[in-house]
Amino acid sequence: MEVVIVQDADAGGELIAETIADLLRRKRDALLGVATGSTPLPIYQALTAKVRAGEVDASGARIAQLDEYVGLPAGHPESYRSVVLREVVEPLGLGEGAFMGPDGAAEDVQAACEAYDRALAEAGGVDLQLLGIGTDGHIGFNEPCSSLASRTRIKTLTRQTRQDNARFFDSLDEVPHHVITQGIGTILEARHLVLLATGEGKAEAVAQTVEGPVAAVVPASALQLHPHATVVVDEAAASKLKLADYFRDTYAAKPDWQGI
Ligand SMILES: N[C@@H]1[C@@H](O)[C@H](O)[C@@H](COP(=O)(O)O)O[C@@H]1O
Repeated sequence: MEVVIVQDADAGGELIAETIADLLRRKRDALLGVATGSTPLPIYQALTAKVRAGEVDASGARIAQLDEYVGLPAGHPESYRSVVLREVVEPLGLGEGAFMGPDGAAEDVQAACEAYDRALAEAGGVDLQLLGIGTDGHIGFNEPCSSLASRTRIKTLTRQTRQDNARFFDSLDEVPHHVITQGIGTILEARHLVLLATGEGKAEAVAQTVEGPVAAVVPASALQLHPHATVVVDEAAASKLKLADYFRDTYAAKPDWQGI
C-alpha cells in the first residue's frame, strides 16, 4: 500500500485526476469505478477540467458505480445513479451507455447484485476503482464486519452512516436503511484501488486502515491485501498516522515518471 500525503483536498483531486488521465491515455476505454459522497468531487472537477482543456480524451471511458441505495424512486436526485450521472458522466461528456450500476429498484435485489458482479466481469473488470471512506472505516457501503470476501449484495446501514448521509436528504427519516454495495471481494478485483480521504473526521479511520490490522471491523483495511492500493490523504486526515514522516519521505524520493 502506498500512502500519499497532500496539502489539501484540491491537491488530492488533482493528483488522482492526473492518474486517471494517464490511464485513459494508455487505455482509452478504461473502466473507471467511481465513488459518491463529497470527498471525490475535486477529482471529478479536476478531470473534467483536463478533458475540457484537451489534455486527455475521455470519450471512450466507461464508468461503473460502487454502490446504491435500495428503494429510492427511479430518478430520485440522491440515488447514486443520479449522482454519478450528474457529477461524472455528464461533465465528462459521456452518454448513459458508458455507465453501469446495480439496479437499486429491482424487485429481486439478490439477482440484481449477482447480475452486477457478472456485468463487471464481462466488461473486463475495473481498471481503477476510486474509493472514499466512511467515518467507521467503510468502503462502498461495506459496513463494519462485512466479510472481506464479500460479493455485491444488500447491506443494512449503521445509524452513524445514515446520520452522516442525512445531509443529502431533507431529513434523517428519508435516508434508506438498505443499500446495494460491491462487496469487498469485488472491490479487491479492480486493478488499482485509489482511496481519497480528507478532513480531520477521517483521521481515525485512515489510521486504522493503514496502520491497524486487516480486520473486517475496519473494512477499508482490506486494501492492505491488494497489490496496487494507493491511499491519498490530506494533512488533516493524515494527522493520526504514526508513520506520516516515512510516507512523506517515500513519496518525495519517488521519480516523477512513476506516478501513483
Ligand atoms: N457509500 C458512500 C461511500 O462510498 C463514501 O466513501 C462515504 C463517505 O462520504 P464522504 O466522502 O461524503 O465523507 O459515503 C457513503 O457512505
